[in-house]
Amino acid sequence: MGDIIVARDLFKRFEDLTAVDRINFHVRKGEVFGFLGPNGAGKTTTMKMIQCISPKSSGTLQVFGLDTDTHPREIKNRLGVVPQETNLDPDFSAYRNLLVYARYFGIEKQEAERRAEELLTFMQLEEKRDVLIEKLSGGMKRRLIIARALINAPELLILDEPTIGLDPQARHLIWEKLRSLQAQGNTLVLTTHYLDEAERLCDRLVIMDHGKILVEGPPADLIREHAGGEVVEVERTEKVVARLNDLGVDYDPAGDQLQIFTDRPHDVARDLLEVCRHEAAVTVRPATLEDVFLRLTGRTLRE
Ligand SMILES: Nc1ncnc2c1ncn2[C@@H]1O[C@H](COP(=O)(O)OP(=O)(O)OP(=O)(O)O)[C@@H](O)[C@H]1O
Repeated sequence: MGDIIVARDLFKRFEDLTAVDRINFHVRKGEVFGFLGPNGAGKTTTMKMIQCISPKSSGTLQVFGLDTDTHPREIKNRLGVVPQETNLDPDFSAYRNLLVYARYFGIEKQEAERRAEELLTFMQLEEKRDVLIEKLSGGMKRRLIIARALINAPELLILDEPTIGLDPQARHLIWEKLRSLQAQGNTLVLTTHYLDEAERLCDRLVIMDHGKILVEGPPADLIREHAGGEVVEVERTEKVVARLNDLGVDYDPAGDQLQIFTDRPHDVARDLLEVCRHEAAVTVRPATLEDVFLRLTGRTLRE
């Protein structure tokens, strides 16, 4: 037990397009669980099924032990949702946006006011309390949407690309807030196509591509299992490629650079330096989730 979400053979079709292709996953209470994948992988569609706003085509999906088909109301009441788009009400101040949202959950006025003030402070928006939405920066709007998602004290927070389009400073502040929410015992599910975000925030994650889950696990385990500890990078030349084929090591070309996966990175790097007569740079760097994705799909996640 302790599972907040359980999906089995979860499947979603839009007419002749399969968006989510029989996926299995479970999210445990108190963890940050991530869905990582390129655009169109099926992440948002999966989030919408969890939120009970898009019905599954087949399979089973339980949230809080309840079936999403038969108990959407109960589930929605216990969820907080941060959608990908900024859908704040432009006619209201930051504070009013929170109060109006609280009404959807039937939260009593005084309690709603207390929570709104508390959440504005938590999200470092207290000075923007009475400011209209259009006067807020992108990062502030995102923080306000997160505050709004917390107004009903949800047991599970769902975030679809929480830092999309934000500058590094704004992203770091949001990461800090999400980490402190986790430290308070919240369960978070997020989608992202940012590798650093996934690596920093997620206890466990799945990598999705074309509606399927390719792998699942803690980021560090996935990196170790699928990309080795370190990756050798070298400029692609005919000689280098020929030598790699002789050595029988696994490599993946990304542009003009070759990414080489081997359990003997330093030996291979030394060998390649000789092949290049020390004229080209051969580097050994720590493996990342990007390498995992590259190795699994032959493509990069960067846009
Ligand atoms: N309402 C819809 N009708 C038809 N096709 C849809 C609909 N919603 C999503 N799709 C398709 O389903 C597939 C998965 O889309 P989805 O939005 O879940 O991907 P994603 O991984 O979240 O990508 P993104 O990061 O762009 O949101 C895509 O091919 C998309 O075009």
